[in-house]
Amino acid sequence: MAIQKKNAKARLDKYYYLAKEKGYRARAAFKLIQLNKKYSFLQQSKCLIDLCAAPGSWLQVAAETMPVKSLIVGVDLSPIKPIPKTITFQGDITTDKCRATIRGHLKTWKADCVIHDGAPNVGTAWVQDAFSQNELVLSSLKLATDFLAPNGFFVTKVFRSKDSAKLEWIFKQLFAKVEQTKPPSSRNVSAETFYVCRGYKAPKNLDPRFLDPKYAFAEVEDAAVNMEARVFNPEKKKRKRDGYEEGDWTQFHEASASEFVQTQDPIKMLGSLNKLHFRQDPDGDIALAALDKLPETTTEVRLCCEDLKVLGRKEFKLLLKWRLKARDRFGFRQKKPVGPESTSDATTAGTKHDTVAEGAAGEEVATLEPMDEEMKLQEEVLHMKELQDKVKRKERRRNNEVKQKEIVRMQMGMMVPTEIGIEAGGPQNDEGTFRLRDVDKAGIGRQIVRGRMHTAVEPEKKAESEDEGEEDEVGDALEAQLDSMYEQYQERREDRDAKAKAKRMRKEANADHDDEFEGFDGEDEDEDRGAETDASSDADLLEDEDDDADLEDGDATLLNELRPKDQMKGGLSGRAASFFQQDIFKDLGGVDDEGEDSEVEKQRDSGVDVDSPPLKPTEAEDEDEEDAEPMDIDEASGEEEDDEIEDVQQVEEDEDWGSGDEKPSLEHEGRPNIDIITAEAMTLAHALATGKVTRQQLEDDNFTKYSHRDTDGLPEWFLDDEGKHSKTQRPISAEAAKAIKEKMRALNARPIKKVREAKGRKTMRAAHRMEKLKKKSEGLAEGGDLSEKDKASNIAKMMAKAKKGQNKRPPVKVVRAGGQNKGAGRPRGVKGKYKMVDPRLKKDVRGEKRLQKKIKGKK
Ligand SMILES: C[S@@+](CC[C@H](N)C(=O)[O-])C[C@H]1O[C@@H](n2cnc3c(N)ncnc32)[C@H](O)[C@@H]1O
Repeated sequence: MAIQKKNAKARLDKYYYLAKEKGYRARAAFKLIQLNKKYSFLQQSKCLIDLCAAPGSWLQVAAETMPVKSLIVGVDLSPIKPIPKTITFQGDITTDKCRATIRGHLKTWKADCVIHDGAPNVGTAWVQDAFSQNELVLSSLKLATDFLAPNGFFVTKVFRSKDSAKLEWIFKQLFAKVEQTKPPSSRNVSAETFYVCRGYKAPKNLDPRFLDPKYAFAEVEDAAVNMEARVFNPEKKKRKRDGYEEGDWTQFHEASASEFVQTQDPIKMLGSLNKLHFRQDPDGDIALAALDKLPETTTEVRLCCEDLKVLGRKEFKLLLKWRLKARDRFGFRQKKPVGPESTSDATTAGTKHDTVAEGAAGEEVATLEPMDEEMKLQEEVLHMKELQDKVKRKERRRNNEVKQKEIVRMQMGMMVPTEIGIEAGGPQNDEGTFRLRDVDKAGIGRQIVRGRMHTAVEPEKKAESEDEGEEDEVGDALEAQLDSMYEQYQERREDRDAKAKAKRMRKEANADHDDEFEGFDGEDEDEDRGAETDASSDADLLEDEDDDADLEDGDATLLNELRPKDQMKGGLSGRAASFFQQDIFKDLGGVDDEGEDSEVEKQRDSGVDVDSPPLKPTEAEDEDEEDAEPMDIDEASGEEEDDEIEDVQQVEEDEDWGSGDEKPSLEHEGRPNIDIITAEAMTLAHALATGKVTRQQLEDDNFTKYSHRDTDGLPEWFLDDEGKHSKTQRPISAEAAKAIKEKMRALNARPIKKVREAKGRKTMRAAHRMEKLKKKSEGLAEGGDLSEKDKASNIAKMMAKAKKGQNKRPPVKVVRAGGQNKGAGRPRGVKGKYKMVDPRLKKDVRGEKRLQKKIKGKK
C-alpha cells in the first residue's frame, strides 16, 4: 500500500499541477502543446479529428489553438464532457459505426489533421499491451486515410516495440515526411513515443492488407535470426530484448542425433536447438541406434550434444565433422569429383565458412561463382563513368542555378546589360565575353592594331569578312542580343523613372531635328559606302579636306560618313550648319570661314551658348538625374553641354515665358547672341578677353583624345556609358564658378509659373472690380436727385466697401451637430465653409471660459 502511494505521488509532476492550474483535463495536454510548438500543425488546420480523446485535454488545446470556426471532432470509448467549440461522441475507433459517425459530422469536409493518443486498457502483459496499442494505431491510421485531406497531418502515439519499425515504414509510405519525437512532458519511464507524419500523399487506391495488423505485423521468414552467426560466432551473443520469439513459448528445444545427421540444414539445427539426444523411442529409431554405436560417436561428441547452447566454435566444428563421417557411413554423402572447379568452390566457400566448410565441401555449402577479371574491369569502368556523370550533372546544375539567378537579377533590374557578358561566360569561362579569341573572330583585334575601330572603309576587311562571314554572324548575333537587352533595360528603366523617359524623348526629338537638316538618310549612306569602300582609303580621304567640294555626290557622302558627325558641314553640327545656311548669314564673312567656324564650335564645345540667351533651367532638365545640376560645375563637360544647349532650346519653345519682353531674341545685331552658361565657358571667355590665352593656344588645348572620337558602329549602351563618364575636364576659375552660381541663384529665385498665374488672376479680378465700380459711380454721378456732396459721399462709401470686401473672407457657418445633421457629410442647405459644433463642445468651452475667469478673479 505504501509503495502504491509512493508511485502515485511520483506521477504528480509539474505538468500535473500545471494542467490543474490551466484547467486542462489531463496532463497529456502538454504533450500536444509541445508537439504543436515543434511542428505547428494546429494553427494550419481548420478541421481536426481527435481519436481516443477522453477525457478531452487534447481537444481543449486544439480548440484554443486552431483558427476560430474550425471543425473539431473527438471520439472515445469513454464519454467526454462537452468542450466548447468541439463535437464529441462515444465510439470505438476500430468500428465502422465510428467511421460513419465521423463522416456525418464532417459532411463534405476533409480533415487537415488527425491526432491519436489512444491507449488500450493496459496492464495484462507487456507484449499484449504493445500489440494492441499498435493495432489501435493502425486503426487510427485507417481512419486518417479515410478523412485526411492531401498534405494533411497525422500525429500518433506509438509504444516502442518490435512493431514500431513496421509502423514507421507504413507511415513513410503514406506521408511525405515522418518524424519520431518524444515531448518533454512524456515521462522517460514510459515507452510511448510520438510520430508526426506530414504531407499526406492521399493515394487513390490502398490495399486493405496494408493497414491490416495481420499482414502489417506479420513476421518475415527467418530474416531476423542468423543461425550461421550463432554457430560460427557463438561467442558474440546478442541480447534478446524482445524476450521469447514470436510463437516460441518454450525455452527448451531438442531433436534426435539421427535427425541432425539426416538434415539438409545442420547449421539451422545447431543454431536453434538446445540438445541432440540419443534416446530411443518406444517404436525405435534404427538410425539412431546405429549412430549410438558408431566408433565416431565419441564421449566428447555426446557431451557436446548435451547442451548446444554452451558450445563454442571448436565444438560445433567437431559436431559437423562427426555428422559428415556418419553420413559417409550411412552412404548419404556422394563425394564430388575433385577438380579445379570444385577446389575453387571449396576455397571460396572456405573463406566464407572457415574450416567447417572444408568438411562440407561438395555437398551443402552454397557456392559462389568467382568474379571474372574482365567483368571486374568492366564494372570498375562503369563505376568510374557513373562517378564522372554525377560530377557533370552537379556542374550542370550549378551552372543552371547561376544562370537562373542572373535572369532573376536581370528581371528585377539589379543588373545592367554591361554586366551580362561577364557572367554569361559562366563559372568555367572566366574570360567571358572579353576573350581575345572572340574579339579576334569578330575582326576587331586587327582594327585595334591599326589604331581605329571604323570598319566601313577598309577594303581588305571586305575580303576578310567574306572568309569570316560565319564568325561575324556569331559576333553580330551577340551584338544584336546585347542591343536588344539594353533596349529592354532602358524600357524598364523608363517605366520606373519618368525622367529617363523624358530624356530619351528629348534625345529622339533632337536626333530627328538633326536628321532633318543633314539631308541624307542612313540607308543611302550604307549603299554609297558599300560602293565606295573598294576604291578609297582613309589616308586619301583625309589627306585633303579642301577637295571635298570637288568630289562627286557619292564621294562627298562617303567623306561625310568618315568624319565625326560634329565636323560635318564645315565643322558645325547638322543643326548649327542649317542655322547658318539661312539667308541672313549670306553676307557675313566670318560664318563660312573655317577658323571662325572652329571657334564657334569650340565655344559650343566649352559651353558657350551661341544661339540663346541665359535661360532658366527647365523642369525636365532639373529632374534629369544624369544631367549636371546647375550648381554642379565639375560635372559639366563638352559633349553633355552640347546636349544641354539643345535641350534648353527645345523646351524654350514650349515654355510660357509670360511677358513678351522676356522672350530672348536669337540674334543681336545680326550676330549670334552669345551667352555663357557654364563655369568652364566663363573661364575660357575670361582668359580670351584678358589675353591670357591666344586663339592658337586655345585650338591646341582643344585637341584632346576626345576631339575626333569616332562613335560610328559602337553600340548604344557603350555610348551611353561613355557619355556619362568619359568627358573632357576643362579648367575653371573660382571667380567663374562664383559668378555662374550667382547667376543660377538669380534664375532660381524667379517665381514659379503657378505663383505667377495666381498673381495674374488676382490682378485680373481687381481690374474687373474696378471696372464695375467705375460703372456704378458713373451711374451715381449721373443721378440728378442727389446733391453733389451726397454723390461724393456715396461714391466714397462704395469705394470703401469695395476695398473692405477685397480682403474679406466669406464667413464660416457654425452648424449644430446631431438631429438632422447626424453623421458625416455636408449638412443640408449649408453652402461655403462650415464648422460643426455639438452641445457638449459648447458646454465644455463655456466651462473652460468660466474657469479661466475664476482663476483670473482670484489673482
Ligand atoms: C491516454 S487516453 C487519451 C487522453 C486524451 N488524449 C486527452 O488528452 O485527454 C487514451 C484513451 O484511449 C481510449 N481508447 C482506447 N481504445 C479505444 C478505442 N478502441 N476506441 C476509442 N477510444 C479508445 C481510452 O478510452 C482512453 O480514454
